[in-house]
Amino acid sequence: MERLNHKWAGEEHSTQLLQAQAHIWNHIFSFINSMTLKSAIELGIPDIIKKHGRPITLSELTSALPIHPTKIPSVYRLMRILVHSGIFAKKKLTKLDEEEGYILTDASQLLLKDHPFSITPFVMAMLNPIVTKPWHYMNTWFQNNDPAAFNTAYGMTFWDYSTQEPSLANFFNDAMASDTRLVTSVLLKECKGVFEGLKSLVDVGGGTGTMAKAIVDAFPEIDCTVLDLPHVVADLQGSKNLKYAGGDMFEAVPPADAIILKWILHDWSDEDSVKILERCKEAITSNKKKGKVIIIDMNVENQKGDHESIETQLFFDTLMMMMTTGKERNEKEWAQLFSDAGFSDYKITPILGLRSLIEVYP
Ligand SMILES: C[S@@+](CC[C@H](N)C(=O)[O-])C[C@H]1O[C@@H](n2cnc3c(N)ncnc32)[C@H](O)[C@@H]1O
Ligand SMILES: O=c1cc(-c2ccc(O)cc2)oc2c(O)c(O)ccc12
Repeated sequence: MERLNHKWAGEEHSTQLLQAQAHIWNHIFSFINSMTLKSAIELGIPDIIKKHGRPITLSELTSALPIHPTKIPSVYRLMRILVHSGIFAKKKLTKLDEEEGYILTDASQLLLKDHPFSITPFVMAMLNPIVTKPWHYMNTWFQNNDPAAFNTAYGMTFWDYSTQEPSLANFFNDAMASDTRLVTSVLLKECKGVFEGLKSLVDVGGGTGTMAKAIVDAFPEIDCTVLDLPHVVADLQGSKNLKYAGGDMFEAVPPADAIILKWILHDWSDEDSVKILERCKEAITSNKKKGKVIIIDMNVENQKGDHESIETQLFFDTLMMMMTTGKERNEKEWAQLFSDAGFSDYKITPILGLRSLIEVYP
């Protein structure tokens, strides 16, 4: 056997060696956090806990679950890892009681089916096998010239695949809409001023119109248009001050005082993003003071984040690398895009958690 002629060969380094092994093990099995979360949602555990109305014991939980009797002992193990990862918590049934039951955390409140900001459609979309398959093609993609690993896995773009597999389009649009409900509520609460004085707005790549509907409800004086690909908006009904327009943001954007781009530019390369921004600039009808592009996207590497927030931003950047030609950008990269597209100024407000509100002025 080859002798270990290495800095870890000495006894004093055994701890380091074992820690290194444990670190890699943790990386290998990180997907178990995703899969146990998905399983809990599919079993309906968050809603069962909510419906119970007080801490639910293991036996109460197992009897409410749609599972085979042989799997009852496994529920304890599923819940133990989900408590460890902060999805659920445990609480004593009463102050005097020693027995504990499971309760929801702030995170699992967002998994409830009827929560207005339920994140469940996003979880289920991102963990759908159609979306996870490209991860197995990462290195094939590194060694070919496909624009995204999605193309390597399926031989076509995400959007072409969505048109032939409507389930992908449906769960993707539902996932985006669920995120937009949460973001829009924060935006309208914390940054209402952003929309004040505007008479018209176009939500470019606005999907099924979740953000536009909330904006016209809050500001009935604003005429809002949702521009998206023709197949996305084909069957959608507008209202008095909400219109849907099928089109291509690389060709033209309808004229308006302001343009919204939520989770659009992170899908696209710098070259494509500049083209989209140029079309937006051409569309701005209002004078310099009011006219603007309102971007909701991440501003990474702004050094304020804790370890988990930075990791999540890096997850998104890698997701964009695998699914699209885009990326998450730092302030220098944003500034370069704005200048290349002919804008004169911008303001970044880090008000949306891991994302920022970025206002860009012509
Ligand atoms: C990541 S989703 C974001 C949706 C929405 N803005 C949100 O955050 O919920 C990207 C959107 O861009 C739309 N899209 C893609 N290519 C487009 C194009 N060339 N012109 C207009 N919309 C496009 C997609 O259909 C999709 O609705
Ligand atoms: O999973 C996705 C995929 C996209 C996507 C794919 C292909 C395109 O040409 C554009 C976008 O975008 C996503 C996205 O913006 C997001 O925030 C999460 C997931 C995905």
